[in-house]
Amino acid sequence: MYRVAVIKGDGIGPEVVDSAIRVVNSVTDRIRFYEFEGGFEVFKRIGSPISEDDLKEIRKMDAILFGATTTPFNVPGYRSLIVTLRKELDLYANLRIIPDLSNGKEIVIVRENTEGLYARDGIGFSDRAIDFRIITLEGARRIAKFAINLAKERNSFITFVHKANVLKGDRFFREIVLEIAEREGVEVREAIIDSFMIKLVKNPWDHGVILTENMFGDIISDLATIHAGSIGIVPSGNYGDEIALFEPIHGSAPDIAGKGIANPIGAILSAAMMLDYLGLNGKVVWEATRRYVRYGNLTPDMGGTATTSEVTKGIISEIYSFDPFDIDEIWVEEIRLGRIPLTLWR
Ligand SMILES: O=C(O)CC[C@H](C(=O)O)[C@@H](O)C(=O)O
Ligand SMILES: [Mn+2]
Repeated sequence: MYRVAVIKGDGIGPEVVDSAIRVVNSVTDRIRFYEFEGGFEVFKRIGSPISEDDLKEIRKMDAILFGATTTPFNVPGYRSLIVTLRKELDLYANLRIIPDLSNGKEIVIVRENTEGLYARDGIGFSDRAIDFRIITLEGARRIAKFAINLAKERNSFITFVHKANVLKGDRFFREIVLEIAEREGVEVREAIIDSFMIKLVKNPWDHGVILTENMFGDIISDLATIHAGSIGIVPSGNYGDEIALFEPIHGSAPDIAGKGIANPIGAILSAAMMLDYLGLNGKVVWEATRRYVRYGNLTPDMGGTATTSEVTKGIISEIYSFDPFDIDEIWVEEIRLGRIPLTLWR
């Protein structure tokens, strides 16, 4: 049995996480979910976006499923819950997969997730404010290795996106990436962030595994979603050496919260990435989602009139429609071992 911490957050977070859990429960009965509270409401009560006790419990889990939280500007002492979790749990690799669900193409972004401009809070004075962009040897090495391993797995190359022509930190980062990639025999192409954005708009699919600093990755990944049809379908995995957190990259969208029209696909595909991380069968969720998107009625952000629940049910019915032998042997093995209730197949 796997134990998964669930932090639904606010806005549309609870709606899309509930959808993701329903889909996961239609694929396996080997996960137990434990809900934790976090975000601005908790901060108002205890002065931190999540309690130390809850963090201690979460560290003991196998994975985390996260929805979305609203982060107010200019509240003294408040720090984004997701940014806090990335730092506290040392989730240093943020893998964002921007899919074209109609043809299986993907833009793959590896965003360093604990350093760069997020390494520490800035400082303010009456006449200026200073932010710090910190790249450490250890931080650069581990994210480079993560991206290089991923490129090897995908038989691909790295596009290292930086601003080394201006930033000392990126010159330091670049040396480390090039040295490790050469040792590992992985090709590195380079792009300067400003001109890369033009390439990303005009020619999105041929960049292999994009590797970049934290803030650049934040910006690149949102722009890349224009090629996915909606930011609402984009999943991500925040990986550390001890645990990983899976979340859609969209925000809390308070303007549509409670209307039942939030796109659940980003959260569902994030849960699929979580299933793969746990050694379960995320591939089936990806395939069922692709099949549904091909003909199904989608939520308004993708031009459809469907509700969150209708899209969720549509994907689940695709999962139930699979012939067990259409899918990879892992699931068939699960059935043979009786670990997936055969009711799935009636
Ligand atoms: O505002 C928040 O709490 C989330 C910010 C967060 C970020 O990485 O800056 C979000 O934009 C993201 O891409 O995960
Ligand atoms: Mn962002």
